[in-house]
Amino acid sequence: KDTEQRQKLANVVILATGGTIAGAGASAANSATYQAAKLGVDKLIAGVPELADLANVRGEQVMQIASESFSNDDLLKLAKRVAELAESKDVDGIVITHGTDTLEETAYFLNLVEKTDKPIVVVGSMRPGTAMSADGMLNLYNAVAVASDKQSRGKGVLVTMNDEIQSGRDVSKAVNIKTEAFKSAWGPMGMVVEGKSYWFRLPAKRHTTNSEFDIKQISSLPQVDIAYGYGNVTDTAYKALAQGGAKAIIHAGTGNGSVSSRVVPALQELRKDGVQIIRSSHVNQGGFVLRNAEQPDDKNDWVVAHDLNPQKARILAMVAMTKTQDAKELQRIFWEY
Ligand SMILES: NC(=O)CC[C@H](N)C(=O)O
Repeated sequence: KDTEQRQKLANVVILATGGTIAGAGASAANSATYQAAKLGVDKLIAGVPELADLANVRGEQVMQIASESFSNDDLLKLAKRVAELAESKDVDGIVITHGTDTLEETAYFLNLVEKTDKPIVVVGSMRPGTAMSADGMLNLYNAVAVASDKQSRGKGVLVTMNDEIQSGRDVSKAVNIKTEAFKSAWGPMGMVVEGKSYWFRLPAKRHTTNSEFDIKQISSLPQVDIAYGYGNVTDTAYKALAQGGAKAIIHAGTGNGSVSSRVVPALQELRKDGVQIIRSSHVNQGGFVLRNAEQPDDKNDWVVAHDLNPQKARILAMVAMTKTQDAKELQRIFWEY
């Protein structure tokens, strides 16, 4: 392309963090057995020459890890780099390549703390680039297409997987072996086909420029942990997490965020000791936890996560607790975001 044509294209930065999209297997038949986080960002970009038709693309390797190993420090590092780039006049959109295991957590975190309406798109793949029918090339192409499109502005952090444009708040890994892995209980926001976006809905929850949180004001995140509800559960894990320093415990509850009678007294005690108790649900296709349903949250001074799954509830709790330690204020935040 000549200089004039290039100047008309959007400038998109790809921040690479690892994952299967940067993975490699021993043979083309290895779609599930491979090593994540092997290929550098330059190779990822070189692997999809058609990106140059969509945007002026450049890459940065922020880290090279499998996303299950993401720490809070990694989240902060990535989010601060995104904020710097979003402030730059030379950047129109940002794509983040990411392992799919915690992609939904990072996407939601960025959705809460990035003060920009420039498109931020998080993308991964379910098969490494070395596999037959690898999905990473198309997912990356779609991510750059969405990130370079002015229509994507102001819609919150987005995720492009399997031709769908999903809200980073809502989307979750629902299947771990299919390319159709990412779902939202409330449906995708749009589709991206042959580099063109087709939009159908907008997020109703507060995000990015309309968020009260700003990554520039956050230098550390409080420890928030998750404990799982199931039949015959004991209070051992909850107590151990609190002893380990958790400032809030997300109850990954059964059904409606219900809590076993064997666990309730320990959670009431922990709350009296200052630990926040946040009830969510571990049901697969969209939990929906309401205040004072199943448990007397007003009396216990507990919080409900409403439709946020436990791992997303952890993200919001950490961000919210950089500003408040009041359970009522936390609950307000859980309704609004
Ligand atoms: N499909 C994937 O990206 C999973 C690979 C790895 N567990 C990760 O999350 O980085």
